Amino acid sequence: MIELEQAAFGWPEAAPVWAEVSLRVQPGEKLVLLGANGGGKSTLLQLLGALVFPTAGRYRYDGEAVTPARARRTDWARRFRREVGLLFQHPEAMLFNPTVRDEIGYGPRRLGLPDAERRIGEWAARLRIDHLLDKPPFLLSGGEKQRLALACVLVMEPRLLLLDEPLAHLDPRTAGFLLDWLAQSPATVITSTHQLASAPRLGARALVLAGGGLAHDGPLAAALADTALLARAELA
Ligand SMILES: Nc1ncnc2c1ncn2[C@@H]1O[C@H](COP(=O)(O)OP(=O)(O)OP(=O)(O)O)[C@@H](O)[C@H]1O
Repeated sequence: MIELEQAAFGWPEAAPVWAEVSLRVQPGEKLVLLGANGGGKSTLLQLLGALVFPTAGRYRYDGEAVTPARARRTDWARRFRREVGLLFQHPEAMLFNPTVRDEIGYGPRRLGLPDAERRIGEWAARLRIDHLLDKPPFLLSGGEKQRLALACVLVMEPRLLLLDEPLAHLDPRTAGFLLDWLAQSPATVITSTHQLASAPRLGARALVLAGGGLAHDGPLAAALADTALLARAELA
């Protein structure tokens, strides 16, 4: 489903954040993305979500190269946005509608999903923000904004979920809901986190970014037992 081949990414006028990243992810896999602050986890998730593109190497989604030219094609972009959901690290970055209802409904309505209104009610209830549906998102608390941002992504029931530190602002009950929901979801999920204690519930395969590259791609248990790797990735 996802294939990175010797991929690198650097922001304009800066050294590459990481380079020579090669990776294959099969449908339904659950991966945990670990690494130090500034190690490039968010950047990798943004690249997999086609918000930025490799500066070297290749990214293929379902066998097709993800390039700026392809992303400009409306038919391709529409299908990709329908299938791929990216939860930003800072929920404010993705909230811009006048009400919580419009915010959750933005994706389903824009893509013309016939059951958009049912989905809005269902996901608002699941994330316990149904009492806030008529409120402007900017009036929500930090945790409520995070739940809203999650609802906006999950309402699309994506095939590929890219979650950037989703547990950061959540209360234990909402975090528990998310972890349980992810465990039964058929979606492919890549989740970045600094919370090593919760990591085993997010996936059995770990990607560790360290030293400008992918320092580990393999069992999470092996990564957590590797003290030298954890030190390199500033995780311990
Ligand atoms: N939009 C941007 N423009 C320029 N540089 C950026 C941008 N976003 C991130 N960077 C830089 O890219 C590097 C990687 O940042 P990134 O946010 O991907 O790291 P991260 O692993 O997610 O970090 P954290 O754990 O702190 O969230 C950092 O040096 C950061 O300053």
